[in-house]
This record gives sequence, structure tokens and C-alpha cells, in this order.
Amino acid sequence: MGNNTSSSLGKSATVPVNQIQETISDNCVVIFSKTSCSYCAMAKKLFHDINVKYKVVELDMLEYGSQFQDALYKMTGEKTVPRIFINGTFIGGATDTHRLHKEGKLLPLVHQCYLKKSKRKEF
Ligand SMILES: N[C@@H](CCC(=O)N[C@@H](CS)C(=O)NCC(=O)O)C(=O)O
Ligand code: FES
Repeated sequence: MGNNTSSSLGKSATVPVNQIQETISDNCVVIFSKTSCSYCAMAKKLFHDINVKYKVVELDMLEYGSQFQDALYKMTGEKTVPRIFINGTFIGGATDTHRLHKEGKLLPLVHQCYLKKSKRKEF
């Protein structure tokens, strides 16, 4: 597919962006987190409490964590953690996720993803 340069993504961001894309398409719920961050802990606890499995990427444990964080910034418009993706789509940080849950919108997003995966028989 020709060259993959886009005006908003510098070359150094391409590898982490690809890895992020791969992770969010392989897992229904992905939390980009830091081990030291209590907002991140809150987000993990929420998914734990509603019995939803999630994949965590701890950016402070990754050699290229800051490049990942830059890539997430380019993809989501914010550099903060947590950055949470459901069904391949960015849904927000910890506060946004709690709000979605309160509004009853979080589980339907997760279930949509399970359904999609079960149809593909990959689940
Ligand atoms: N309202 C945001 C707050 C997120 C936030 O402020 N995160 C801080 C740490 S608690 C942050 O990411 N700071 C920059 C950094 O750690 O690189 C959310 O709920 O996700
Ligand atoms: S709560 Fe302070 S680092 Fe996230």
C-alpha cells in the first residue's frame, strides 16, 4: 500500500501507532496505564468490578513508553493516562469511563465487541 506517511504522524510515531492499533484490535478492552497512577487503578477496578476482562499496557514499564504516550497523544488528543479503548475505539480517560458506566453505555460497548468476535469465531 504505497507509503504510509501522514502529515500528523512523524516517522518515530509509526511503530508505536501500529502496535497500539494491533493491541486495540486484538482486545475488546485496553487500558494504557501507568503503575503509579491511581486514576488508572480506578479504571482497572471498574472493569474488574463489572467482570470485564481487560488488557493493560503499563507505559512506565515499557522501554518505549514515552513514544507510546506520544502516539496515544496523536491518536486521542491527550497525553494523560489512563487512555481507554473499547472495541477498537477510544472512549476516554478514567472519568469518561466512569461516566459511560453510570449512563449504562459501557457494558453495551463491551458486549458489541464480544458479539463481533464470536461471529468471527475467534472468541
Ligand atoms: N480526567 C483524566 C485525568 C487523567 C490525568 O490527569 N492523568 C495524569 C495522571 S493522574 C497524567 O496522565 N499525567 C501525565 C502523565 O502521567 O504523563 C482521566 O480521568 O483520565
Ligand atoms: S492519579 Fe496521579 S498519576 Fe494518575
